Amino acid sequence: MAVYTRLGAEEMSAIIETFDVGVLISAKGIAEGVSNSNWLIETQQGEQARRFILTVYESRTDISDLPFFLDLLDHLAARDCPVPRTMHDRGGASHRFIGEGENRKALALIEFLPGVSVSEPTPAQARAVGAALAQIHLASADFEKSRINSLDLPAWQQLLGDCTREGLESIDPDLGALVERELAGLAGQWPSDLPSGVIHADLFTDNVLMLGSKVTGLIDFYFACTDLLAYDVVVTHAAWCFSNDGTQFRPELSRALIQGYEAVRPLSDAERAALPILARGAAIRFLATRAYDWLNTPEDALVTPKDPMAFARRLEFYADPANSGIFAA
Ligand SMILES: Nc1ncnc2c1ncn2[C@@H]1O[C@H](COP(=O)(O)OP(=O)(O)O)[C@@H](O)[C@H]1O
Ligand SMILES: N[C@@H](CCOP(=O)(O)O)C(=O)O
Repeated sequence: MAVYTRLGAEEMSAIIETFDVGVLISAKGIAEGVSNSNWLIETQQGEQARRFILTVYESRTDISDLPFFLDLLDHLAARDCPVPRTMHDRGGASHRFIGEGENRKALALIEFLPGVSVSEPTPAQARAVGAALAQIHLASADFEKSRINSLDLPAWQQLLGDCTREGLESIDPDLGALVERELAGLAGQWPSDLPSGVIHADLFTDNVLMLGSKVTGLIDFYFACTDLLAYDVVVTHAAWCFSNDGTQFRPELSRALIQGYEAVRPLSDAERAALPILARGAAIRFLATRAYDWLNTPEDALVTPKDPMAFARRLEFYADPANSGIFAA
């Protein structure tokens, strides 16, 4: 469930009226997603029926980052990437505010894109996602804004430290030792001299809309930042190339994803050599946020925390020397 903010019909109509998109016909809360409140908006503009996504940003999104996220969408859409455009209001602003004081929140109206998120990807779909990821990497090369990755190695160390060894071992008896070993290993080996640029940083299946094997939408750019492009490849690899619970690696999806990426943007030898260590980082990044949420989400919260062990298993897989060849050309 992800509608945290209540908006009455009159308030919703008044919000839509501030954009030049026609008259509000319907507004339906969207259940998917966990971070922000989203509605599917239908309007009528003359003869044209139009659809949009209205997002009200909740506490997890830093409002000062919105110009980066929303301008990035416009930049990529203008370069034919499959991302939704931001609808600017009548005054030209990409986002507006509702409420006052503590209840003040930002909102944006985003183009609706067709498609569904797949749960059992095929190699053709993995190939298409790899290609779409490379397309945004190339298309954002001349994007003038940048954003520091707030979920980098020091942040994983902090989050996992906050979990405490005891907390991690309450999730799984072996998790504390795994985390300690891997964090120590990553700290000495993390590359810094690889090509960097704008990365999506969270391209899970639920953030890709598809029709058949075609990518119709890359969405949810709210972790996008400036970091190593090859790191984005392995985040996507970790998200797409395993069974949900992380117990099964899918080599055919792995090959297809990397081939699709390289058909658009070939990896350098240095990037390819770094993929195994970057993949361990990607696995620990999602293990860190999931373990933190697992231990800190109140029992009566609206959202169910995601399973950290699904990424502990991926981490063990990537760290196993027997699997070091999975990224070989
Ligand atoms: N531009 C869009 N076009 C179509 N559907 C979208 C679009 N943006 C979001 N959605 C729908 O809204 C859901 C939640 O959006 P998302 O940005 O992933 O929210 P959250 O950041 O809260 O996870 C998505 O799973 C998708 O169903
Ligand atoms: N992809 C992350 C969760 C991020 O949440 P989102 O709803 O904003 O995509 C994970 O699986 O841990």
